[in-house]
Amino acid sequence: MIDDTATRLLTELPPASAAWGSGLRKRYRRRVAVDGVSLAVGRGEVVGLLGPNGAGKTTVIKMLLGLVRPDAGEVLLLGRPARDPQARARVGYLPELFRYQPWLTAAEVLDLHVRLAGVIVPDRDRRECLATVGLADRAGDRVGGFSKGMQQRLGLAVALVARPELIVLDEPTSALDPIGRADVRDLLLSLKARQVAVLLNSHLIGEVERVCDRAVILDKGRVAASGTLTELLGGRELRLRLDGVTPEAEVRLAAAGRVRRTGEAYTVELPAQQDPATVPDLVADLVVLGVRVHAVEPGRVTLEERLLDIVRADQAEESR
Ligand SMILES: Nc1ncnc2c1ncn2[C@@H]1O[C@H](COP(=O)(O)OP(=O)(O)OP(=O)(O)O)[C@@H](O)[C@H]1O
Repeated sequence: MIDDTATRLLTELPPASAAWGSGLRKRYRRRVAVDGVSLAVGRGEVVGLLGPNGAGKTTVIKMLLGLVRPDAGEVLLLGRPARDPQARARVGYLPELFRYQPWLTAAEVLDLHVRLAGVIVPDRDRRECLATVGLADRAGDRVGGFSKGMQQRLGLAVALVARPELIVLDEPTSALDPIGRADVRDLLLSLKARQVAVLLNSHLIGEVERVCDRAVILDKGRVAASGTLTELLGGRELRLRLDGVTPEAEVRLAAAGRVRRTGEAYTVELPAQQDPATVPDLVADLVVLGVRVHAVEPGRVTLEERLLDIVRADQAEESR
């Protein structure tokens, strides 16, 4: 009876996060690489991990995957201990530095990883996986003759082939040409549509901005900021080029939001939840007040600007 109740309660629990880490710390000799990081990747969620070189991104990823033992903190991978083979078999991983056996063909590398994962993947699915990463016609070629970008594509195929529930990609596009990067972006969007969770470490911030639901910004081993893109980037901006701005017009601009001015360029920070009439009403009122409106451009703080702000503020604090 008690067993039945326990089983029912367990099956009714919401599914555990795809990856979950709490209070993670790692020190290499005297260097603290990761200092109390907590983060979670929900089922079907795409999370970007950002930060300058040496911030601790790869170390966090390796701790989440059970490849590096944390000095402190806890990790669960698909609700299980990170070293549990049952959890690992359902996770795809593209490491930052990868090198495949040069004497094997692309198809053989894939076969090897399927066998290591202990799963069954039909031949047709393996071929399809190589086609997804643009290597359909190179399946029989030895990896030793592959370019860096082709090896990275093969790494992606290895991460994808066993149809994992979580994919961890550490710099997946560092060796790819612009078309390859766009392909990976499409691939990430199709994974998202299939509810596959993704943890993406990338220095290509535009990539993260386009595909991620949330981002975690690491700096010096700590979480400097995290949240949905709207939470991280705040409201929208309106960039205007104006002349003939009277004091009354300045009051009208300030009523719309905080104003910054450089010569004729005015930037108004609009609230996150704005009325669709805000911008046309503002422009109409400015014209009535005698202002000449040369340009009106909606804008938004980019993730890159936000990241630079955070990292530079931290550097300034440190040099004080
Ligand atoms: N195996 C190791 N032995 C000693 N120090 C290490 C080791 N791995 C990482 N570190 C140190 O830990 C810190 C964080 O490194 P990590 O590779 O996690 O950073 P990262 O954010 O992934 O950097 P990048 O963007 O350059 O890849 C660095 O100071 C690095 O020198």
